[in-house]
Amino acid sequence: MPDALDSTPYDALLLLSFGGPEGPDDVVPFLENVTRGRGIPKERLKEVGQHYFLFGGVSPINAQNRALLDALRKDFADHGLDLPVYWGNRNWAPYLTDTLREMAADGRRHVLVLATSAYASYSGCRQYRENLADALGTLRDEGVDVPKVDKLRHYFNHPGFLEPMVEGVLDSLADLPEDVRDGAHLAFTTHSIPTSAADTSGPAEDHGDGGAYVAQHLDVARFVADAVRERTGVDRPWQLVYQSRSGAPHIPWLEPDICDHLEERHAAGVPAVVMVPIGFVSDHMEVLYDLDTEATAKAGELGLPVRRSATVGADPRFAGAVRELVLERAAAERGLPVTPCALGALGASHDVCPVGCCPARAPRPAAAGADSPYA
Ligand SMILES: CC1=C(CCC(=O)O)c2cc3nc(cc4[nH]c(cc5[nH]c(cc1n2)c(C)c5CCC(=O)O)c(CCC(=O)O)c4C)C(CCC(=O)O)=C3C
Ligand SMILES: [Fe+2]
Repeated sequence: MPDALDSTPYDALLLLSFGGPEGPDDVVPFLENVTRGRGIPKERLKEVGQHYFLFGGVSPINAQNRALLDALRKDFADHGLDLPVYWGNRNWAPYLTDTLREMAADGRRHVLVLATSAYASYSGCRQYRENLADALGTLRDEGVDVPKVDKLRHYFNHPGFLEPMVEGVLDSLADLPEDVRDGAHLAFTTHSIPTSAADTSGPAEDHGDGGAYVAQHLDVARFVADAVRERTGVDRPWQLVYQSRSGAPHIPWLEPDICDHLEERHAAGVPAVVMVPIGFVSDHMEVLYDLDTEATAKAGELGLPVRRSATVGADPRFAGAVRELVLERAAAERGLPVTPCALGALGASHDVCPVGCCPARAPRPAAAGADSPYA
């Protein structure tokens, strides 16, 4: 038996995710939950509904989260970390509010949250913090003595997140026909967001255009491209591109789109492209539809060989990274000196989102940050 690891003051970990439909009847109510008050055009919703129906109305995200829960519980048990792990979602069962109610009933008093988004941005960070504030508010109104809630820092540059990605690209390259392998370019992809949301993402530091969202993705892309070059001895051009744009067409979102990028690379005579979905923690519908279905069909029309590299998912190295992040944060909360683990050029991100971090268009209470109304 390994020596017991100390995660005090925390007495539980909460995996906080997006949620997704688990059958055809779930699709429309799920989309209504996602888009409540968000002004997404009806046409776009119909289209996205079709993406889900194409896969029997089942999003892959819940199965991915169940696998991650198993991986986390196994890793914690193997390493002597006695910390229960719960799961709650923003948009589908198990709903966050229900999970937090259960946690309170189980006597959990100080909860650490792992969100399934590795980067800064309103959609990937503050919106989850708003969901936490909503859930805590609901429970407080019910008379529940709510636990204290903190959120783990952005983990985009943790070795346990980066290493499986590097390996995924190597596997994809190996899977390409030999005659196009060395000439292949790397297209790192992430979720497009409005440029206004990107520019204001993260704390108000000087990250330039695109804010912390673009800076963090560029840091990951550069790190992975460098590691792949070192391990293959081939220097491959790379670019950060975007996918899954929604919203009204007149509002600027991050570009170029992956499909336009593939067209442009093909026209420039590039023999193959590996699409690397660095923006997604697991195989979400965005990966299965926008990359594996739409972009792959586009490449097929062009006659351009493409591969899509694996997401991190429930990789044991990622589970280990979560354990390290938990222990690091717990030690910091206990006032011990810690050297946060991070690769790349940006360094470890803040533990606690400062006031105004990743602002919403319409300000709402957000928990687990310096501006939380729940101490
Ligand atoms: C940055 C980002 C992430 C990554 C961070 C994170 O993981 O949290 C993410 C994840 C996800 N987004 C998802 C699904 C959807 N996102 C939508 C809409 C939007 N996403 C946005 C951004 C992001 N989204 C934005 C700016 C919008 C526009 C409207 C708004 O400002 O809210 C819509 C509405 C239809 C549409 O417009 O496409 C759907 C259905 C799913 C589940 C997939 C599955 O089922 O596997 C996941 C993991
Ligand atoms: Fe989304």
